[in-house]
Amino acid sequence: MSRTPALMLQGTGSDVGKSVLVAGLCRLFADQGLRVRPFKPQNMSNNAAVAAIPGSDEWGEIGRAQWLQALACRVPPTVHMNPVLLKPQSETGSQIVVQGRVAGAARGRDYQRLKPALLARVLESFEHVCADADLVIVEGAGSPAEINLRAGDIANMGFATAARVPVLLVGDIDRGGVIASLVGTHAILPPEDRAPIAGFLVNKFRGDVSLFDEGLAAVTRFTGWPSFGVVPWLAGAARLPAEDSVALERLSRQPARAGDVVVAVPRLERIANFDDLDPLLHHPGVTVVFVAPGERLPERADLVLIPGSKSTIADLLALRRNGWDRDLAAHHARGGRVLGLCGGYQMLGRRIRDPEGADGEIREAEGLGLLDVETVMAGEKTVRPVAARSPEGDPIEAYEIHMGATDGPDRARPLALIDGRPEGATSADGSVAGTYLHGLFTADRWRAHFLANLGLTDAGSRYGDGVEAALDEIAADLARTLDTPAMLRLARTR
Ligand SMILES: NC(=O)CC[C@H](N)C(=O)O
Repeated sequence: MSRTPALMLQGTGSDVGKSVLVAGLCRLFADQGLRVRPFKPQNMSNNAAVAAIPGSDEWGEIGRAQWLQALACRVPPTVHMNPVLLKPQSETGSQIVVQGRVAGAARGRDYQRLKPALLARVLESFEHVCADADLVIVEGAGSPAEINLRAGDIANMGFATAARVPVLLVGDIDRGGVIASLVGTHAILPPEDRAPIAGFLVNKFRGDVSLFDEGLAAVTRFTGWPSFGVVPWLAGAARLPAEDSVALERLSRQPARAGDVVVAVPRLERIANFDDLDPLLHHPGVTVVFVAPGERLPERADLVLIPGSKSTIADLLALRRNGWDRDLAAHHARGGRVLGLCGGYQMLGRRIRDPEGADGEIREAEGLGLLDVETVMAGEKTVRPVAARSPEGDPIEAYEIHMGATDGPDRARPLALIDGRPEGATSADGSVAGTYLHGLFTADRWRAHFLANLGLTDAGSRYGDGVEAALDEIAADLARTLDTPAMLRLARTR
């Protein structure tokens, strides 16, 4: 086993802000001239990103957060940065992606049995990441306090103990109960799982930090762990790509601003790649309304955008159960614009067939019929980055992750061209379009033209610059508030 310095952040619960902290630390230490790499043994998300599979010319999938953390390190992502990705595709089951490639699907109980076999792959990937790094910052998943999941664990202490990586425990003061959750985690962990924990930090603090000195002392009194710092509420975090569906819950509660271009997005049950919407979320003059199940699509939407889906047919049926098909038809009849991304594109067509059940249990369904195309799901998954161009010539750096293949007369009006080949489709009247291209709203010129068509004058904003600035800002906030020299010393004890 390599002895590359490494440090792991584990949380007292999910959504305590680990991914953003890891991204900030990656940027901070990279700025000190270190070759920093992110690593997350196991991630669960349908917001996947495309990463290189080293030693091959193929591409694989990793969680969006590790993609962002690689960006923070200023290195291209590889599949080894997140060797196990679970993509939920039904209430009980997930597709399992190992080192970038689909390895099968499993229900929760069966996955528990698979985990021990996956540890070897996780450690192999970790070695790979360590090989050209001065420092690896590892992110846990959920919490080590979920001791019922400890047997065969690869996400938290199972990994930390096997790879001998020191751990810092992150508590979230914003949700309340931070002292109890830190002390409680100490109390319920067996001694061998307590041993890797070298200290704690408190995240998402609002207000005067000195007011919490006694709180920190209390945690140390009960646990013996030193505090590595109190991180304030990070304003920059909201400007980074979202990974968790928890973020979606939060976003769904935001009301439309008067005078804005309104983009309505039905919150599909198995929504995938909803980070596609990020460049619109913080765009001046645009309000994205995520519509929760049971709610109507807003009547004054300028655009209804149907996002990607891990399981297109199942989500299409759910869309109908919510009555969103009727809202969509009314929106279309009023002359409203419609855009489908990946799974959403497939739903807009006339028919979807999945003869092998590659994308879910239901084999065939009639689509929404707003685009004259049809989709067939194939067993093989297309995963690749693409350099596309709109028919008007705007460059679009994007990526594809899908099993479906879509064809039909409306493809005569493509949304983009990849090496001269048409991609996507547009209805004859131009009001409905669909594409497999994820990330297309990050393309500044294309986005500006698209929004101009919806009546918005874009001041020429540059999305990528905003992400970079947010990473720098977070790194600076962490440098101010965490004992980062002590963190580096800790990583070097490995
Ligand atoms: N990312 C997506 O929306 C994927 C769509 C669909 N589940 C497919 O694999 O083709």
